[in-house]
Amino acid sequence: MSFETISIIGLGYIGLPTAAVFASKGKKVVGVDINARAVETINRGEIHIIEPDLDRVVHDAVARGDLRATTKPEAAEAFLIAVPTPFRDEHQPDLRFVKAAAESIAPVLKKGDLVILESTSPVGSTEQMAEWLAAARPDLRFPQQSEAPDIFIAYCPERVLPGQVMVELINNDRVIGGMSAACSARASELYRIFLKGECVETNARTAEMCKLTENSFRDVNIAFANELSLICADQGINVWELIALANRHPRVNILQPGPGVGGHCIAVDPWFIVAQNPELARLIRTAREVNDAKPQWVLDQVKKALADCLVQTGKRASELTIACFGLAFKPNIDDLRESPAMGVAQLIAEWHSGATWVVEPNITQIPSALAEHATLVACEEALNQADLLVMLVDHHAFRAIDAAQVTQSWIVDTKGVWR
Ligand SMILES: NC(=O)C1=CN([C@@H]2O[C@H](COP(=O)(O)OP(=O)(O)OC[C@H]3O[C@@H](n4cnc5c(N)ncnc54)[C@H](O)[C@@H]3O)[C@@H](O)[C@H]2O)C=CC1
Ligand SMILES: CC(=O)N[C@@H]1[C@@H](OP(=O)(O)OP(=O)(O)OC[C@H]2O[C@@H](n3ccc(=O)[nH]c3=O)[C@H](O)[C@@H]2O)O[C@H](C(=O)O)[C@@H](O)[C@@H]1O
Repeated sequence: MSFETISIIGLGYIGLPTAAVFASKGKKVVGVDINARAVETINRGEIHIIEPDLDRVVHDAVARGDLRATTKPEAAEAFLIAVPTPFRDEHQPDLRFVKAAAESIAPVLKKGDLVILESTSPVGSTEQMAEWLAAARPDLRFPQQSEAPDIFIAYCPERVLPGQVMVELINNDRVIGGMSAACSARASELYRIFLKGECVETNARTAEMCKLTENSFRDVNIAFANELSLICADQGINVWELIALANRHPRVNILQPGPGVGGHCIAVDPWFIVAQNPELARLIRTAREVNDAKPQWVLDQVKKALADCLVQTGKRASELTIACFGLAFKPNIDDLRESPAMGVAQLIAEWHSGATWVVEPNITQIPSALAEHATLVACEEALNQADLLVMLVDHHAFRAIDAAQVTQSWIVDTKGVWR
């Protein structure tokens, strides 16, 4: 049975590009979001998030009538759920959005439909979602109840890199975790509509764990680099040179240290493993703790540098200006959510009695969290007038700064830009 209409539940950073890509293949796509403003924006052919090339694909799909958005689910042959999966207190996964999304589509489900969970979720979530659906629709048979179900269910995680979503969405291999082999086969059929990468089939629990594993792998490796940066600072060794040298070994590939780990995935997903296996996930938990502790360590380095600056210049702290370079959660984007650079800038601004400046070429307004204690200034102004420079994000614009322009004696460089 072919997929005439595909419904995407949750039109954010993952759902909207996915909806647009299906529509670009001529499928009728109905996007559903509880955010009425996002729905209106999309129906105007515009986008409410920032991702290269997404605007054009959405605009064309809406103009052709292949993509439209609504706040209320409608009948379709396939439903793909891409709603948030944050954690609550104590780093416990919060599946409330998944439950609400599942319950919202339950009334429109019919025999033969496919439901895919794409949200990054703890192991067992797909089975849990199937239970919620079964409770809402006792008239239908679900995979946990029957080998010949009315509804096919799979977990298919997303692994696109923000900033490269439109390319990776199509080219990355995709893990397909059906609740049965027939569910996997049906889900693979759906993704093959646009996928150039391979569909690799497994079961739902393995697919759930696979997604968590990928992001935990990266978190652990970044934690290794961050821990090295602490040790090197203590030993008087340049960590950037050290890593470059160690990476000359054919089987060593160390990642880069920084002010901490941000974004809404790598800093979140490993906790899902820890929450389910607190006694066993010792390395994964420690990696999270190492990365989460980095902003405070950076503040301590700034305090030391400022203390030295006070001694050398004979000035009072209130007379000195600290300039933070970068606020985004990683280079060359404008996304400040869960950004360790923002965290460091806030810590500095709240502690320092003098002026705190921030330089962020990708934004035009100081974020409200910083507005009270810091000022957004141009790069030149900070280079010419600040006393202490703190490099937090290695944007291209910062790497392009001529070394001769950086004359300050007091620099805290978390990204190795001003070695
Ligand atoms: N952003 C990323 O780079 C990646 C995200 N993921 C995962 O994908 C999932 C979605 O993430 P994003 O798209 O970034 O989140 P997002 O916050 O950008 O978008 C989620 C959307 O779902 C909507 N929503 C919430 N509850 C709803 C409901 N009951 N019905 C309909 N819409 C609802 C929200 O209004 C929002 O527009 C998360 O589990 C995330 O961990 C996975 C890989 C990459
Ligand atoms: C395993 C993996 O690479 N996962 C990707 C990741 O996207 P995200 O943009 O969050 O990852 P990222 O580029 O590693 O950045 C995360 C954070 O880690 C920091 N970071 C990254 C690499 C590094 O060497 N050092 C470092 O400090 C970044 O500055 C940022 O603060 O998480 C995404 C997700 O799950 O949302 C996932 O789809 C992406 O493929």
